[in-house]
Amino acid sequence: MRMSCHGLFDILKKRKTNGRNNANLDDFESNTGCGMGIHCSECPLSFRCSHNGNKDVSKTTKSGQKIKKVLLMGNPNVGKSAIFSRLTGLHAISSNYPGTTVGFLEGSVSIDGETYKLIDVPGAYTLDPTNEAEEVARRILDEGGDIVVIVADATALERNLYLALQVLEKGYPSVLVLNMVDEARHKGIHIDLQTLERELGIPVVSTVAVTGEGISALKDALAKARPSFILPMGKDERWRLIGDIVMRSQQVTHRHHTFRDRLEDISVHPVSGLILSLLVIGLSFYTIRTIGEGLIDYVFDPLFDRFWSPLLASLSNLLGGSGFLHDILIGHLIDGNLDWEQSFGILSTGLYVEFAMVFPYIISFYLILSLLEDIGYLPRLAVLFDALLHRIGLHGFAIVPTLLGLGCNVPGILATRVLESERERFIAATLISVAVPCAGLQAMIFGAIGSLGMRYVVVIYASLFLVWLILGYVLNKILSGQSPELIVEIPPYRLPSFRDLGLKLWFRISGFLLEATPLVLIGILIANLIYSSGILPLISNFLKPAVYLLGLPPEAIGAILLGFLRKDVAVGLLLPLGLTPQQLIVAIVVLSMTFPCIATFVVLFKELGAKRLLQSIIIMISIAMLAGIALNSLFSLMIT
Ligand SMILES: Nc1nc2c(ncn2[C@@H]2O[C@H](COP(=O)(O)OP(=O)(O)OP(=O)(O)O)[C@@H](O)[C@H]2O)c(=O)[nH]1
Ligand SMILES: [Mg+2]
Repeated sequence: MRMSCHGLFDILKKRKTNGRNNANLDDFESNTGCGMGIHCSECPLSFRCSHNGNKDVSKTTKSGQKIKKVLLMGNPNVGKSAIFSRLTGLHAISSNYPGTTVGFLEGSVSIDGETYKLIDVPGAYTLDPTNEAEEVARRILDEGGDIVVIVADATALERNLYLALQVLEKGYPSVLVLNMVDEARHKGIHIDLQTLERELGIPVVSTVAVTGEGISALKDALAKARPSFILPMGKDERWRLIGDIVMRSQQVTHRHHTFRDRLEDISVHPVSGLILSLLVIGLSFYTIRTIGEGLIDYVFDPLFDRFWSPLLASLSNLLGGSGFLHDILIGHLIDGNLDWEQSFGILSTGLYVEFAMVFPYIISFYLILSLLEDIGYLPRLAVLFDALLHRIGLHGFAIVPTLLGLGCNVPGILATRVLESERERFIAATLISVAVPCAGLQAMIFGAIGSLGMRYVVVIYASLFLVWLILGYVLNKILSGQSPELIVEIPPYRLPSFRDLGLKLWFRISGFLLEATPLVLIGILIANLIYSSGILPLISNFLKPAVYLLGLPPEAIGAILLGFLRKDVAVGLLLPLGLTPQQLIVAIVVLSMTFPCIATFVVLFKELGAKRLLQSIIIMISIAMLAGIALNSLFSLMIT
């Protein structure tokens, strides 16, 4: 059965801009999502994998055996990372939306005495790149490999064959993996592997990466990889050949609409979809908060109070109750007692801020985010919010980096790579740094100000959201260019694999602990030293005009400046200052918007370059001051 080029292509929405209609695959604006790139090889914080700029295609082991370089390539969201994880035993993050992998990962596997180095290449629809992730894919292929494993989604063979043919035309020994055959079976799609092998001239295996089905056949097939007889051709000819191949190798039988199909329709309908999205977002926030608070009240607070507190009390006695070392480690005793939030010792406030205030929310946030990712809800949000996001110069898919930024700005900014234009990346990255508070900061917002009244928390979130909207709108107006139309491939809803979900959660929270703990402890140490050294009044004096305009006491500036190290620590520093709720709101809003924390700063530099970073910083400081002054004036008016 022959289907049209886009018959299998689940494009939910396409819009015309400048009279261009982008339904064509070759100029397909593959603004395809984004992902949790925190572990990717190009992440400055990476410690799990290495960047390989090495142009040598193959290396040798100590025993002189040649290591074969295998590239795992294919369209976005076809299961490349899932196959990579199955083959190497490493954990590459898989999520149910296109563009999860934006850098690349390396791992190795030994099969029958042969060692293979596998590279999980970012997804691409074509070898004529339309975004940064596709450029990375193209570059890696150009660097060469011994074998290319082309991963295709069996439910969308026609679309997937485009890239497959382009790769085969290059003449690399290859293997085709038809992944997701479980879903193809449900959809009544049957693909004859032998016919496909004959048509393409390379070995073809079918797999279900999430269960491991077919993975051993894939391992065997690596040794049989061979170049295809397919020669380079033009675009039209390629599509004609794809049509012929699909007609000969694929059969589709009729099936009835399922509940899942109906739910998929409801989720993107302009009315029911919006209602559902508000429900999902509301429920997500509620669950995150409930789980976070539950963990604090029933696990972490009791642990600190019952177990850690007596240990620190003994250590405090041992150190004589005061002195330099005592104040650094245990902190200052308040009324003869330890105060988790105000003592400022590395072992007291340092560990408490990290584990009992921020960590519980990190766990609950990533649990819910990972669930939404794996079910496949995020691309649907992208479609629903596309119209709003276009008003602020962004493609609908920018919602995904933004949501990731709510966990940590670093992966959020990395994920902007799949946005097509440099202009869009700049807007998205700046908006994330300015107005998207990371989970650490949010945990502290709830901890510091939530207890005084939820209305104060609402004011902070409303201020951040308003700035996000207005700044986006203004940047969209003043920066030249336009944001491209939304063409998003919407994956089907999938039941998450709880094993993979657990692994992803573990990966993210352990990453948080490894990366954040040293910075939190250093932050507390520096804060402690600054406060006891007496240099704070000097800095505050220098910044007096700003302090005056913001209506804050001079010490608050010290805390805001320390936000450069860690925002959550900085909020912790505001707590002992005895600020009014209004002052706390101003300080937290200014703190959220001024500088990104150091980790985000490094990523911004890497992604935007020095000139754009400078522009972004100027925007951040100006907006932070404007928002702070506006809020302070508003509060003064309300009081008088
Ligand atoms: N049902 C089913 N789901 C699968 C299979 N393989 C992967 N998935 C799911 O498909 C989604 C995409 O998988 P990934 O491994 O992230 O895909 P990818 O090709 O690496 O995606 P990008 O990095 O975005 O290019 C995830 O939700 C996986 O759990 C499969 O064989 N069957
Ligand atoms: Mg991937």
